[in-house]
Amino acid sequence: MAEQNGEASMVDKVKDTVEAAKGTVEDALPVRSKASIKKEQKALEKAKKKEAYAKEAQAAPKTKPAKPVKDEQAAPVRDPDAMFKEGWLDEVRKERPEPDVYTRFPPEPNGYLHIGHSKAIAVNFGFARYHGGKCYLRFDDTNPEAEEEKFFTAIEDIIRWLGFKPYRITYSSDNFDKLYKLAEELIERDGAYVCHCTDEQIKDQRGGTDEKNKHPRYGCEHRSRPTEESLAEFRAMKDGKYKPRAAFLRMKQDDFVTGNPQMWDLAAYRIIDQPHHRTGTKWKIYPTYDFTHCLCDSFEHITHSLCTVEFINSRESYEWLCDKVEVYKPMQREYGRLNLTGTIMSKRKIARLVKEGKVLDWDDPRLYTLVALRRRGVPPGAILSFVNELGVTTARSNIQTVRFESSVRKYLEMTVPRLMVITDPIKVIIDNLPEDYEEEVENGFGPKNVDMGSHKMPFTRTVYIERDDFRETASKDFFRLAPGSSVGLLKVTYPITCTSFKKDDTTGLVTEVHATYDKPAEGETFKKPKSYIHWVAESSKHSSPVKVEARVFNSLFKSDNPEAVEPDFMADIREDSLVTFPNALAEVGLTEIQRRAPWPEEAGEANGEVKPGRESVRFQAMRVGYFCVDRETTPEKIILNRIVGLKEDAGKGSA
Ligand SMILES: Nc1ncnc2c1ncn2[C@@H]1O[C@H](COP(=O)(O)OP(=O)(O)OP(=O)(O)O)[C@@H](O)[C@H]1O
Ligand SMILES: NC(=O)CC[C@H](N)C(=O)O
Repeated sequence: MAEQNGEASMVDKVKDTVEAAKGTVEDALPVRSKASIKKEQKALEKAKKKEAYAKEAQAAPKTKPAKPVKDEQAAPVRDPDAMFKEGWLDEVRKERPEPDVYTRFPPEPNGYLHIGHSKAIAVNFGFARYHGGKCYLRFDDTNPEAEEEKFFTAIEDIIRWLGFKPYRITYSSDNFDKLYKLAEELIERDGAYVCHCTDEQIKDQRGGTDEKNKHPRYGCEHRSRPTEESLAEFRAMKDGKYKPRAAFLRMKQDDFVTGNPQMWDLAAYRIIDQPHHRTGTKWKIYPTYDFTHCLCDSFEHITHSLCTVEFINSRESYEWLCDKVEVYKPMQREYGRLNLTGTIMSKRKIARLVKEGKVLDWDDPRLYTLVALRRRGVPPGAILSFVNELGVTTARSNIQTVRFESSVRKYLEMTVPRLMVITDPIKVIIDNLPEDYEEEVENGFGPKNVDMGSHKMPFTRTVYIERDDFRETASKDFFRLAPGSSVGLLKVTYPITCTSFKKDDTTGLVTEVHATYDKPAEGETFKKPKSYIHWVAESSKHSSPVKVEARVFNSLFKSDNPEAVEPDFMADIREDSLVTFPNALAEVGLTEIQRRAPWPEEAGEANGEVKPGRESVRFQAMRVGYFCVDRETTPEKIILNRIVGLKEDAGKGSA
């Protein structure tokens, strides 16, 4: 069918929503779109992974949780510009040392950006910034079928949040007139023709080794039609003479000689009968990625067009087209994609998780979209530092989510303030303190030896401790609170000793613990406790404690490769990926941390590029984990999200 190349480009652009169709339509095409190349690469990787997992499965159960990676394995904190000073990006700069550097970040506005995109953002915006150049944010909006207004706003916002300022925001569609003129010029230079081939014909022209088409590749009959005829047909396409898929403009590239499928007469224009969000109903034909990208790069005088490795074969066509229409030729170079294992990033699959209520929304903190990481409280600087730690080469980075978390943990450790939060409280009454006893205890915000100031918290007769820090029977290996044993309360001078406890008969849960404060008599000394636990005290004077809901997010999936699970990734979802602690209690320092947020100020939160949201209230809950305030917080109810635990394998369902 004549429409197939047109369809290839469409599929290309809506790859996430029509993935199922690709197998049938795209595979038949001699002109392989970038989507089909990506698809093949993905299939190859999937097969490799499956093989590896099959081997692993013989030794271990298939659904075992991600292997913990020791914190020490994460690369040490690097110079934030290291990725530009050395290695691949430094080579790229040396290859093209033009004084004025121009780059671009060119997303398709058809979904939310994910962690992989943060690498592309860091590479393109960062490279320009490092070399004193300029980076465009260019929306690659050549497929009106997949684009939505909300994605434009979300993409721009997240770039600013990461601390980058686009030199200009442009749209491929800004250039539709210019591109159309160049397409006519290309036809006139005998560089393109209008084709009407069918699916079957195209498959046959592709040649190959199958019994059915065992012959060399060959060009179709339209390839040699006169230039004037192609020009007239192209204009007819533009004027709406043809229905979608009935004609397409094809570049006349290399007589099907080379082995590079990205040079087998790629499609340049296809018919899409759909209004465009910016150009309305003006156009019935839309340029493909292969026709648009290099020319838009050229119009914007991009010096270094940095993209991911699956475009390596496209480089030849990129350069061919610029040369053919004699325009400025940027330099395309390709780096390895960043992929996180143990999660899924495909838009289609995330859409299913959202639709079936498995996650709260596209920004559910268990996802790896950038809006999700932002809501989860991961600071923008931690994301950039992670990308920088990994460095940039042409190899694909397959990184475990635990490695990402370890990098975030490291980043937070020395930067955010600390306070005490009890996720699952038990009341402790210190019987030998007077009813109205109130002492102010100094709690430093910073880690040991780091001065970040301090705040005062009340210590009174009634305190709350973590349920886990109490046991009904004392034992030699338990150093926290149990009948007859003592424990220290962090920042409090003397320890407490448990005297008795009460239980709820129906639930079997401990409801109240009684203790004594072990202040020694004058002249006596006291025994230093073996361990110290966190606590918060009741005080109406200090409005303490602050009631909060704490949400602890564990990995959404059981295995490290949800895509390999049968029948599909949905079967790999963990039941306990979200654990809510509705009765958590925070100490009064939270009020000051909220007031001072973002603390520290950094990236887009510091330079005024974005209005810091609630998630910029980040802190370490001592002995529990790192938390931020969730966007669903109301004046009546504070909700906290756990960013990461304090340790690698904080354990299922526990904070
Ligand atoms: N995982 C990744 N790692 C690094 N760069 C990426 C990754 N995914 C996309 N990019 C780059 O981001 C830029 C804009 O991406 P765009 O939204 O068009 O990508 P995409 O390939 O459609 O992404 P996806 O299909 O994963 O959503 C491109 O230059 C692309 O190469
Ligand atoms: N050359 C590139 O960076 C590709 C950008 C393009 N929007 C994509 O599909 O990924």
